[in-house]
Amino acid sequence: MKITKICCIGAGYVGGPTMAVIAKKNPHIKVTIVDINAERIAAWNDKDLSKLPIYEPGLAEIVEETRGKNLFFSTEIDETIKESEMIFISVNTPTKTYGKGKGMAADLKYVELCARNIAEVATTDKIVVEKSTLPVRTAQAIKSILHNTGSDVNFSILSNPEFLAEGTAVQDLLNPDRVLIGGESEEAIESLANVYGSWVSQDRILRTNVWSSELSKLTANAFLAQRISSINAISELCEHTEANVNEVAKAIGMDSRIGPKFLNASIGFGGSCFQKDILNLVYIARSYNLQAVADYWEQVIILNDHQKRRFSDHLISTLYNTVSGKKIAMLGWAFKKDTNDTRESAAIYVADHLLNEQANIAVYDPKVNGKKVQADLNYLNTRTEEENMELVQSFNDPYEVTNDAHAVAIMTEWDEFKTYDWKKIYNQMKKPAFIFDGRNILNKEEMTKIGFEYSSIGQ
Ligand SMILES: NC(=O)c1ccc[n+]([C@@H]2O[C@H](COP(=O)([O-])OP(=O)(O)OC[C@H]3O[C@@H](n4cnc5c(N)ncnc54)[C@H](O)[C@@H]3O)[C@@H](O)[C@H]2O)c1
Ligand SMILES: O=c1ccn([C@@H]2O[C@H](COP(=O)(O)OP(=O)(O)O[C@H]3O[C@H](CO)[C@@H](O)[C@H](O)[C@H]3O)[C@@H](O)[C@H]2O)c(=O)[nH]1
Repeated sequence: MKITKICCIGAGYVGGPTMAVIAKKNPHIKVTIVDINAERIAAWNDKDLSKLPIYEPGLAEIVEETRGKNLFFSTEIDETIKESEMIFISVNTPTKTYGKGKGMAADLKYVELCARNIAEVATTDKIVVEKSTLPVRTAQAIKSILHNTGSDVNFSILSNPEFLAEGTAVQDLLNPDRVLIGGESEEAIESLANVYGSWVSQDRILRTNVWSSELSKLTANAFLAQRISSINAISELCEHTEANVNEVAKAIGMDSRIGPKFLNASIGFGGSCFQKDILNLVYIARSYNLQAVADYWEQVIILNDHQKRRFSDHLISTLYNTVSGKKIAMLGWAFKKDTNDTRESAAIYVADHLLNEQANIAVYDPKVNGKKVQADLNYLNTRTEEENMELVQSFNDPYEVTNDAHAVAIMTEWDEFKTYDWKKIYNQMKKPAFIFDGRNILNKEEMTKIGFEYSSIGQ
């Protein structure tokens, strides 16, 4: 099928950047991103590019180049579905918070709504592309909805999971390790392969069956997260043995079978994907009665929770077993650098734990505002909104946030944290001045020389 118009349902962290790059590389295709969230669409259409709803290095430039030419953001969902030959479903698939599978399974209600919406309004043949991360065999459900409309419209369903990481989304999209397309119809697969073929070489476009494609996405995230839990487990052992986790990571990473990437010990992984996708994998394994498989992957999450908890426990015990009434300055709130996304950020859980001990939390993140910090804490429902408001303050300046603090906790690895005048920060903090470097980004010797009581992960 010749593709002249693409619709993407879901203007989020995946839909936005992915479609912007597709539009940039395919000027002959009209790409429209639709969303039920009118506020989000308005932000995507804002003339002031600093107001785009998503911060990703390089994204604003691509939006500026393509928006209004062949990239559009709209709330006209039905119209856009109708006119497009290819429809991407890129809506959220969070962990279920109710009913069967609560806390484990992926909530597919948004995906199903999209399928029903497409089924209802389509009058011409469509290629429907699953871009959201979905449990293996979801395409079956989508197929069943689309094929039972009673009309003679023909739907081809493809699975095309997204592997971009936030903070590097544009780079990952421009230069992907691979593009994965799972499907039955060769014609539909090649139509999508042609869209990517505008900038991705064919040998990097992998064609598989639908089920392998769906399962590969969950598996990739499980393997990546497992590496972090593995190095974090070793970091705890390092702290008891005077081994240094950075040295261990370097030594093992030079083994070409292991490789050097994704071996940074940390306060634990965050982000909207790893935990959700592993829980989903565990749920699927249990639903097939594969207990050993489920238990194996569940351990990745258990270790991650342990890592977050032991970071705050260590902070509390180092501050003479009490943080009550003490100002703890948190540098970073996003789940990693170069993004404004805070979903499942370790900072939220560490802050919550410290707040239970009556700490006063002061937060500075270059891309996250105080409103978001409050919303993240309120979402946990641990205490009242008023209490969170009283105990947690956000600042726009790294020197203000650290002023008079008992301790600094580094939660996100933003590059700018390394460039601060740490001597100045030391001078204005309460003494002894503590740094808890949850990302191992500062130099221990330099910090100790300034006078800080410095501790990091696995050193
Ligand atoms: N965030 C990532 O880095 C990443 C990477 C790879 C894959 N994924 C997967 O991609 C999917 C989307 O993730 P995201 O981070 O972009 O989510 P997101 O929450 O940022 O965006 C999803 C958007 O879909 C919209 N939406 C929901 N239901 C809708 C409907 N029926 N009609 C129209 N719009 C609707 C929401 O309003 C929201 O704006 C998820 O399945 C996720 O697991 C995410
Ligand atoms: O060595 C490392 C690498 C990462 N992290 C942490 O792990 C989390 C996830 O980081 P990353 O994977 O870089 O970002 P995501 O945007 O969550 O991307 C992951 O999740 C996406 C959503 O499914 C996938 O598309 C990507 O391939 C996959 O990397 C963050 O909190 C990082 O700080 C570490 O602690 N140590």
